[in-house]
Amino acid sequence: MPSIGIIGVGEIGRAIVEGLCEGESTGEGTGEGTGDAPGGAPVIHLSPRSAATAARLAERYATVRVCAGNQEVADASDVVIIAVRRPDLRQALDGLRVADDKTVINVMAGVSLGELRQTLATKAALVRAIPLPAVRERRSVTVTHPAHTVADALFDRLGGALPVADEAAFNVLSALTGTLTTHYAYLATLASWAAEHGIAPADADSYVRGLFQGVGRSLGEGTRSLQQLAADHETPGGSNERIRTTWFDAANSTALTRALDDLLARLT
Ligand SMILES: NC(=O)C1=CN([C@@H]2O[C@H](COP(=O)(O)OP(=O)(O)OC[C@H]3O[C@@H](n4cnc5c(N)ncnc54)[C@H](OP(=O)(O)O)[C@@H]3O)[C@@H](O)[C@H]2O)C=CC1
Repeated sequence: MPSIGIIGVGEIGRAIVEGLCEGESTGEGTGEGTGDAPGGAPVIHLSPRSAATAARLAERYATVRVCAGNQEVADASDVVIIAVRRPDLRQALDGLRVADDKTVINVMAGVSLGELRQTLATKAALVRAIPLPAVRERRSVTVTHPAHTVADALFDRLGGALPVADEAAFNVLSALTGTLTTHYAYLATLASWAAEHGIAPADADSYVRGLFQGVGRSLGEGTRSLQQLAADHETPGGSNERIRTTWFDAANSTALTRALDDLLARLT
């Protein structure tokens, strides 16, 4: 396993560290492998900003250490993951030297390979990736571009890699990931509506969670198409058909696809 560097130890940087290290052996006989991600915990070098988070990770995992600066992360690691927010890109990367034999994984939404190549001025292999917080539990498939043996092997350990042929396809799948918090907000609206109609908020919350965990399980089976799943849950003239046709009507569906088109245009 190559050594990993992470510049930007926020939500997604932390999730990657946890996914790679939790329950893994350290090679020093101090841990037990889970069997889910064979190979033991990799050596991971963290950037020093977000000091409290980085320190907690280094305390928790024997193979994780905090570096003195971003340059030290790049120098010490075979694979450098860039996970800062776009507005922080220049401050984090300007002047950073990345040797040509390294692999750089760019997880920043909307930052193309061309832009990153120009910023870093390196001949190192550059790979884009869309890891999601569920990599923490090694349950998320990560879209990558271009296919790269080392990067794809890393994300295989975290739930799977889905390499796509070009950045256009990458951006389409990236736009889909922009719908996740809307989905949570939709569930929160359902729970609030039930609470406003007299259901105890905790009961409304847990009932909504249970309903949609069932949806998640059906999706996970992967045996029926999305259209078939919808049809199987719908009685003609029943409640589901009513909400689908009165709320998620053609206008609503068009508004959603327009919002996705607009997002895609921003990502391209
Ligand atoms: N969260 C998600 O689900 C996903 C996020 N992404 C992408 O990952 C990137 C990070 O997102 P996310 O983790 O949510 O954001 P966070 O804000 O949680 O994490 C970004 C981290 O970068 C740190 N940082 C800022 N400037 C520097 C610097 N100069 N050197 C080193 N570290 C720095 C920030 O520190 P401080 O807080 O002190 O500013 C923060 O800890 C974004 O570009 C996003 O598009 C991609 C896929 C999914």
